[in-house]
Amino acid sequence: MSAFDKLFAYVDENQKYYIDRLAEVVAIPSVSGEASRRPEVVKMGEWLIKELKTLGATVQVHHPGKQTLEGQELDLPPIVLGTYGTDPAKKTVLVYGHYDVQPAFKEDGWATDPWTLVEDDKGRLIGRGSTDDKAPVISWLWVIEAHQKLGVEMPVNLKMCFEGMEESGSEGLDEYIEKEAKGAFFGDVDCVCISDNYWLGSNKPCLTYGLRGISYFMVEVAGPGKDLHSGVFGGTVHEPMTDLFTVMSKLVSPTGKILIPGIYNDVAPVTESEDKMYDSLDFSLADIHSAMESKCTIHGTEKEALMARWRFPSLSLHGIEGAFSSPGSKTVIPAKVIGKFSIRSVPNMEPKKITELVKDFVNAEFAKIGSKNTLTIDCGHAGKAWVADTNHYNFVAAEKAIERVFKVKPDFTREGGSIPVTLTFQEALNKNVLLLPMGRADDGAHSINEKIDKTNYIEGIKLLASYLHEISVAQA
Ligand SMILES: C[C@H](N)C(=O)N[C@@H](Cc1c[nH]cn1)C(=O)O
Ligand SMILES: [Zn+2]
Ligand SMILES: [Zn+2]
Repeated sequence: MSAFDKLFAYVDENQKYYIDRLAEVVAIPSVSGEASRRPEVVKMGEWLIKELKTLGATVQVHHPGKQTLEGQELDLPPIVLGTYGTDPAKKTVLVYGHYDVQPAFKEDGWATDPWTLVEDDKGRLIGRGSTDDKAPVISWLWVIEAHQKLGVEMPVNLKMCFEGMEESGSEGLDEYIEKEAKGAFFGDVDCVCISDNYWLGSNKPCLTYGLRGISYFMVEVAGPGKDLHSGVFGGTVHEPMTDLFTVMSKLVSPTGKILIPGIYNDVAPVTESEDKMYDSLDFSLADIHSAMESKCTIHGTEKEALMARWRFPSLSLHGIEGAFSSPGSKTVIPAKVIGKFSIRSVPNMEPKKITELVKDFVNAEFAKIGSKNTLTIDCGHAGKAWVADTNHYNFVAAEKAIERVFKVKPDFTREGGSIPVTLTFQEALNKNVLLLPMGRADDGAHSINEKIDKTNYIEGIKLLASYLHEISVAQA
């Protein structure tokens, strides 16, 4: 029996164990964006530290400092660094993942409690963080464990970097990597693998070589000293919400065109070969429709839709803090509101320039209103777009691993989302970075009823193990 056969059989036999362990971590509501959940994020980091130590990995913990969130000074969650194997004859693979998750409330429309992993009759494992990014993160541990239980030697030295702030701008991580790039942990890395994105559809695995960047903005409008009765003050005050709506409505057209002058100036032109590449992808608009459970797409063709997601910037309005949003009909004029929106950026766009253009535009639009309220705008966090060289053994090894596990050749995709640290690894370590997704396009990351299919999780563990074996024999 080959090492692959043994590993695959072992993973199949232990499916229930893997699902139970996923349930254990989904039950830790490690939401990085909510101050009250910070102890849970730390608890999740500690869970990983304990598991890594149990597996015999060497663990270093970096505390990146403090942040202010919701008016509170909080410790940033630990960056957990695990090392398993230091054999100079083997390649060293760095894997990254995040153990924080997006917020989730049953009232948002979840069919089940977001923090209780539920397996439905279609084999979907539903719970916040199931696909983004808890199943992929813990799967690296299961790969080590399976090798140990079977007495099969790990084919590479594995370095693991797990953070608890990815969903909130990865505060503290870039600085740490840049400072430690030549140090003992990152200095001997040969290549990097991140499993934190999704297949293009629901059937075919893919390898991902590009991500968009993100610049996240908060625009605050304040005026009255307190919330007011609209019957008493309506018509007599400059209402912060009206000002905010006026400004926010100028940012983007209903068909997705960003209306901020100059924002498209730096977008890298689409090359002829790139344009052709879209024609060969195994993808249909139905994949997007099924992922979003509706047909309200802007574009009429697959190519236009994918280019809009991967290749061009977009601006999304996310919400308004301080606005009345409960059921019922409270007749209030909120005294202060904070609008949240973000721009997904693409190659050649610089966060500094994006921020300048956005601030100038928002301030100019606010000035046109002639309001006596005050407006302030800040960029909360920003990261640049990333594109990798796919002509590298890292991608070749991953392609072979996919063929071994799924018996198909993968699509090569880009992704509309952002993982800012990807570019930092590529530039600071000067190493190839690969994105090797585990979940499907319709997993509902960041949405209600987030899930990972049982097959994606189980085959995903096999995929990560196979990838490390293919790396070990790849021609550098
Ligand atoms: C693709 C990855 N799994 C992800 O969800 N990334 C987030 C990162 C982020 C940035 N600001 C807030 N979250 C994303 O693309 O939204
Ligand atoms: Zn996410
Ligand atoms: Zn993620």
